Amino acid sequence: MTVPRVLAVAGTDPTGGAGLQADLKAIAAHDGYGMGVVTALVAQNTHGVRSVHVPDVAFLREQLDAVSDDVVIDAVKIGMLGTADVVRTVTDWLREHRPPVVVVDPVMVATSGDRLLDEDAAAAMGTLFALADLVTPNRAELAVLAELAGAPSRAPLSSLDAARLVASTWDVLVLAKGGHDEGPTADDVLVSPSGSVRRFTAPRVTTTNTHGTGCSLSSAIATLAARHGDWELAVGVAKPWLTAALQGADGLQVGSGNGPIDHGAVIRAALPVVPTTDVWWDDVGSLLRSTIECGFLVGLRDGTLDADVFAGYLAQDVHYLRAYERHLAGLAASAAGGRGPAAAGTAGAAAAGAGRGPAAAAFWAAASEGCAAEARDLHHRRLAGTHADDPVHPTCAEYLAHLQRAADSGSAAVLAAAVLPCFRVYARVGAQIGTAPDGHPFADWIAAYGDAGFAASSAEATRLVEEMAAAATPAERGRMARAFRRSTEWELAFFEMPLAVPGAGAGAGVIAAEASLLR
Ligand SMILES: Nc1ncnc2c1ncn2[C@@H]1O[C@H](COP(=O)(O)OP(=O)(O)O)[C@@H](O)[C@H]1O
Ligand SMILES: Cc1ncc(COP(=O)(O)OP(=O)(O)O)c(N)n1
Repeated sequence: MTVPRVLAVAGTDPTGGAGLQADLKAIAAHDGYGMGVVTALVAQNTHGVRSVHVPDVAFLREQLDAVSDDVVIDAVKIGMLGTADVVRTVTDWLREHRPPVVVVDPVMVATSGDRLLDEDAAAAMGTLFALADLVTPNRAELAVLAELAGAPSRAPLSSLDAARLVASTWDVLVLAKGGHDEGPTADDVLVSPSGSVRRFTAPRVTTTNTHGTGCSLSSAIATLAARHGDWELAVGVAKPWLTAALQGADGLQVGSGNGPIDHGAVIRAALPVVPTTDVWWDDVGSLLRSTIECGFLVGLRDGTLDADVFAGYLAQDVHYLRAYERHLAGLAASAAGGRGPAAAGTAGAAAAGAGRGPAAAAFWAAASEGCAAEARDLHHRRLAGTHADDPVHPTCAEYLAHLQRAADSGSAAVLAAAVLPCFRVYARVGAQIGTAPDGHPFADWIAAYGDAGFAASSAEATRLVEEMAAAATPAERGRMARAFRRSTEWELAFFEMPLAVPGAGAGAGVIAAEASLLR
């Protein structure tokens, strides 16, 4: 089955709620390929129409021809036409290039009360309807069309009778929309030229954000009719989609007047939720591969690493852990509501209370104590008499300076993102290395990397950072992402450091533009 190629011929709405912009969203929401020919440029927003500019009809014809000369059109939806000249131009083009599905939404007056079709143009609509499969008037538009079809203006017909008259007059299906009716349901009635009727009912949504419902419904129907080849199926699928879009409308917060419906509501509900920290993790995929494959870890895994090189690495790890321990303690204090990186008070994650509370504080405090114990153990047990007095290597110093900048940023969320790679990279390395055979020179170290308890800590740290990212402002989330990426780069540099050629500056190449990190 090919993706339906659906052309919308319509006016514009720069706020994206109605007209061509809404048409394209509705077509995309139904897995169609949307195309657009502009009949009128409308300066409007959620409060109403400010002005309308109708380009020369010769140019309109050029747009229409540009599409039909090149693309097979499976369906066309016709919306705002504006003037009688535009109606005639579109009608002439349609006569020559009639696609298999033609839906006309006879846009005359916007809900705001603004006219979108000249009075003399309404009369010209009849010839267009005769070329259409389906016409979708709202209540007021149906009354005008019924009059055009000969209904007496002094004794208005019921909606159903008006729809029957319009349908039989122009031999077209009519969907009489009930959005402006009252009652607990919003019912649309599909009437055929022979007078048969099918009612489509939906709960009425309590919202003032209904801008563009008619445009969106007709485009959805056109797309679905092109796919299913059946009008009742098309309306039956479009109607609950529109109801869901109305139910999501208040959440959009677009404009302060009658806002748009949420065209993405149904699709969004079906999309998998991708945790932010997973997005960050994928972003550093190549760094992780380089880390796993670096000479130091390969030597550690196969036991060929020089013992003195390893001791030199551990000496730097002790320097690192002592600072890292302080940052974890800072996070614990901040989570407990005391002094810490969030105390400087940025809006965002910390202000929203994310990643805070006694459990979070206890986690960071325990991690900090674990670090301190690890540093002591390394210093006394593995380094005694060897590298115990090694100065801080520039790579280690730069990594720590990066963590310090994160701590000084005033955002606990940014610091939490900066400390996270140490958890995650080590847990990943542990999982990758697996277990060492008996007698392996680095067996105890490899066991520490692969410890299940450490993997669980890494998962908990990730969960807390995820919570903070969810509550952060977009700007803060961006700073978190950069802090995480930069720390992961430093993790690689740290592993490369022991075998780096002196003077080559391990990691210096990867860590350019560090200064821009927390701006
Ligand atoms: N508050 C609402 N709750 C549910 N459906 C609605 C609501 N308002 C409009 N609709 C539906 O939106 C579609 C457009 O209807 P309508 O508002 O009558 O047309 P128009 O947008 O052209 O004025 C119809 O399917 C109608 O039933
Ligand atoms: C350019 C343009 N076309 C049509 C409309 C009217 O949209 P409609 O879907 O009928 O919804 P309302 O906003 O009138 O309820 C428009 N405003 N602009």
